[in-house]
Formats: sequence, C-alpha cells, structure tokens
Amino acid sequence: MPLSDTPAPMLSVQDLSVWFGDTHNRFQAVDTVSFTLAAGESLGLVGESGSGKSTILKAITHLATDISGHIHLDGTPLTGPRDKSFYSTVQMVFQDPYASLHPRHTVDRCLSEPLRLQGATDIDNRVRQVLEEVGLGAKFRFRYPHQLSGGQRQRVAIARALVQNARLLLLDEPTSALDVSVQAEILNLLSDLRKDRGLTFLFVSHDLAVISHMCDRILVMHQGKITEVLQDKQLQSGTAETPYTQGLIEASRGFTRKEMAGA
Ligand SMILES: Nc1ncnc2c1ncn2[C@@H]1O[C@H](COP(=O)(O)OP(=O)(O)OP(=O)(O)O)[C@@H](O)[C@H]1O
Repeated sequence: MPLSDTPAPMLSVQDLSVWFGDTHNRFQAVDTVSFTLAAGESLGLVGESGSGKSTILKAITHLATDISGHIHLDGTPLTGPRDKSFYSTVQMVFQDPYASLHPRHTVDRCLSEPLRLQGATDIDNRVRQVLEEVGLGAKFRFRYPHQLSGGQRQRVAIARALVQNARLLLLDEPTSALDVSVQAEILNLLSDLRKDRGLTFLFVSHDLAVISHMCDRILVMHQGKITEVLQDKQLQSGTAETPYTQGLIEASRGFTRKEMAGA
C-alpha cells in the first residue's frame, strides 16, 4: 500500500454518539458524527440551540461519558478521564467568563495555578507575557473577576487557556455573553492569537456570522447530526444546500465580516 503524504489529523472524531440520562430516560444528543481537524485549522460547529454542538466538546473533554465511537488526539485514542498531557494540549474557553473564573482568585492566581501544577519554573514571566498577549497588561494582574468587564474577563479566560501553551482550543460560544462591539474585539483577538501561535480551533456558535468570521470550514448541526459542510466560498456567497442552513444564513445577516473587521 502506498504511504500517504497527508499528515494525521490533530483531532479525529469517528461515529461519535452521545447520550444523556439513565436507561429509563435515555436521550441521544449526538448521532454518529464524524469529522477531522488538521493542525492549524479552524473548524466551526454551527446549529440551533440543542443541536448537540456543546455535547461534542463535552465528549472530547470526557465531561459527557455515555458515548460510542472513537476520538483520537494526535493519533492517540482518548479513553477515560483526560490527563495532564491532554490539558497541556487542549483547553476550553466557555461562554460565560464570570462563571468560569473563581470569584475569590486574582487574575495572577488563576493564571499561575495551572503552571504550578505543571511544575513550571518560569511562572512570573509566563504570566506577564500572556497578559500582554491578550491585551490586558500588568495592571490587571492582581485584580479579581468582579473588578473586570465582561470582555476583560474573557481575555483572562483566554490567557488561562494559553498560559499552558495549549495548541487546540475548544471555544464554546466564547462571545455570545458579550456586547456586540466587545464580541468583535474578542473575535479579532482570537484570530490574531491563532495566527501568532499557530493554534487550532474547534469553534461552537449558534451564529453563522460569528463562525464564518472565524472558521475555514463549518459543520452544520441539526438534531444531533451533521447535515451540511460549508466551505468559505459558500459562506461568502450566502448559499447553502439545505433550507435549514439557508435559514441560519438569513438569521445571521446584519452581523457581517465587514463590521467585525472594523472593530
Ligand atoms: N447534562 C445533560 N443532561 C440531559 N440532557 C442534556 C444535557 N446536556 C445537554 N443535554 C441535551 O442534549 C441536547 C444537545 O445539547 P447541547 O448543549 O449540545 O446543544 P447546543 O447545540 O450546544 O445548544 P446550546 O447552544 O443551546 O447549548 C439538548 O437537547 C440538551 O437538552
């Protein structure tokens, strides 16, 4: 058999199904979903509320455990609770930065603690550097979450994901709790960080405009299944094969790439 030149995908999800509930009340949230994600790629998951997007991220991180199918990271199968090496590669950024930051921990503690657990020795430098990278700087270092705006809190959440040098970010509606103008700032920050650090994104949103600004390729989800794969060109021309996706495109009009770029 000839050897393939195609590099192994960074993340591979094959025939993933996910259930919630017990045997009497079992509900299938994801239904035989398959996709791969190459290193450096930004892949979007879009779909209406309840279509199963976040559940895929939960399965990848083992927060949803009643699953079938296969998930590989850098060619290694993921089974059981995720270990330190998984989290040094993969980090999540959630929708609500207020809920994801400990209210009584300073920014410094939030960023230093994972490094301390990793046994890092250059903690001080790395915290300073990552705060600069996310556009906050040293003056925010000893503030508490309640002393920050929503956008600043999300910058801290992104810094926490990056301080451990993660290469793959799982982004779950990272801007939908923010004002539109702040959304654009955070999306532009994420794009810049992806370029500068060569990051890989799996980006979940119900908003096709947000996701088309951020992603090279988009999987459309409906009732737990992937119903369509959208490439960049289709997004720009606003054409889709299914009425469901066309509806998502219509709903996203008014929040354009141009507005984002002007932020
Ligand atoms: N812990 C849970 N227990 C039971 N059902 C759940 C649980 N988490 C999610 N679900 C159900 O699984 C389905 C998919 O939910 P999921 O959160 O993945 O949707 P989503 O596409 O991310 O939508 P949203 O953006 O509203 O979160 C929904 O019907 C939801 O009610």
